[in-house]
Amino acid sequence: MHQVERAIFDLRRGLPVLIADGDDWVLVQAVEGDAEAAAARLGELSGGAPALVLSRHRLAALGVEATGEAARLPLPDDVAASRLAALAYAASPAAPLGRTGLAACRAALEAAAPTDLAALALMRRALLIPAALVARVAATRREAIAAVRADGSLLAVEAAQAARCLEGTPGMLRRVSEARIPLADADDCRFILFREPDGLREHVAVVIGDPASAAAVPLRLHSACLTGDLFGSLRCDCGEQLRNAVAEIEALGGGVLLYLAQEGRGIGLANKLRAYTLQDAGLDTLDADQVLGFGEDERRYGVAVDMLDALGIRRVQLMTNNPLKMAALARGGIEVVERQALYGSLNDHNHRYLSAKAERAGHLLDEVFRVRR
Ligand SMILES: Nc1nc2c(ncn2[C@@H]2O[C@H](COP(=O)(O)OP(=O)(O)OP(=O)(O)O)[C@@H](O)[C@H]2O)c(=O)[nH]1
Ligand SMILES: [Zn+2]
Repeated sequence: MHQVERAIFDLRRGLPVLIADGDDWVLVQAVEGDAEAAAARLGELSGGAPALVLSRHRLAALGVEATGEAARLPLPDDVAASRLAALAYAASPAAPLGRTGLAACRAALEAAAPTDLAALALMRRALLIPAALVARVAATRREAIAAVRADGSLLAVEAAQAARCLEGTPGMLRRVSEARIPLADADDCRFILFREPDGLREHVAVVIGDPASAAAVPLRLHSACLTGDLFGSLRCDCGEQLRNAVAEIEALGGGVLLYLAQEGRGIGLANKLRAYTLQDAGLDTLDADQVLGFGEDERRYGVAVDMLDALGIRRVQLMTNNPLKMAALARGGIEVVERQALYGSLNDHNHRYLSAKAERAGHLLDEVFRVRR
């Protein structure tokens, strides 16, 4: 996996990487940044024609039903950066592309190769826009590419390994460090930090009191939200939920809050800010993520199960309104004895966000809206 982690860093820095699937060698670069220059450079380096790999979510936002998880769109030689951005993540791609442009794009789509799927997995793991500029290495350029690969200036990864970069393996987390941290709402508190093996994400278990003896441990799974948790953003209810959860766990005699590095439902802060701008232009929280190429919810909860295992917790009383969290814990072998609702308050800024979660994503928020009425 070592090369995969390095490749993620190179992609985030705007550098190309090579993905190999046997004899199929493909150069890959992120679509963020100077995409026009990137496409031109990929074409030059590879000797092949650049293409854009788009996720099925992005294709759906473009009005195209994909047969697989992604598809590849060959690009013309002189593709402009504005057109690349329009294809990869703009809110209304039809406008810059024109009607015939969009129809031509649809007709030109090709099935994604394993290297293309691997490229998208790397982009997701890197928290970049999940679209990739790709160019197949021509026979005439293989020797030159092999040389830059050998001298270390171009990183190469196996497609199969890269494709697995989003998957965790049970027991993978490393317990790194811990400390006593008294909180305003819970005096007896320990923060225990866990690190993923690739070192890219860290998650914190906040242990309040001594919950080990509880028949069912009061538990909150909280996905990071910098804007809400730290700054009290009114666009969501996260900050209040976080503080309410700590106070509630304390009132119940102790329990655990898992603070998970899953900013923006797993799409990362940069993309969440992009999604907010799309919401200001009229989209709801789910459609905005889809326009960027993401699914409704990109979170995986294997890390939470791992942390509970490490803490010796098997039965929980879960504080959530999100049925997916309950299902994920049950799948991981954790018995959810009871669900306890946990609300923030409704305001004019988060009303639409919470409505979309209730109406489109099945969050159990009836009580929040009843109180407001
Ligand atoms: N992509 C995206 N993420 C958002 C938006 N608003 C908030 N978030 C993120 O949504 C997540 C909310 O986390 P939680 O409160 O733990 O989860 P939840 O799914 O609301 O479920 P419960 O609070 O447990 O009922 C955080 O990661 C936020 O950063 C948004 O408009 N778009
Ligand atoms: Zn939030």
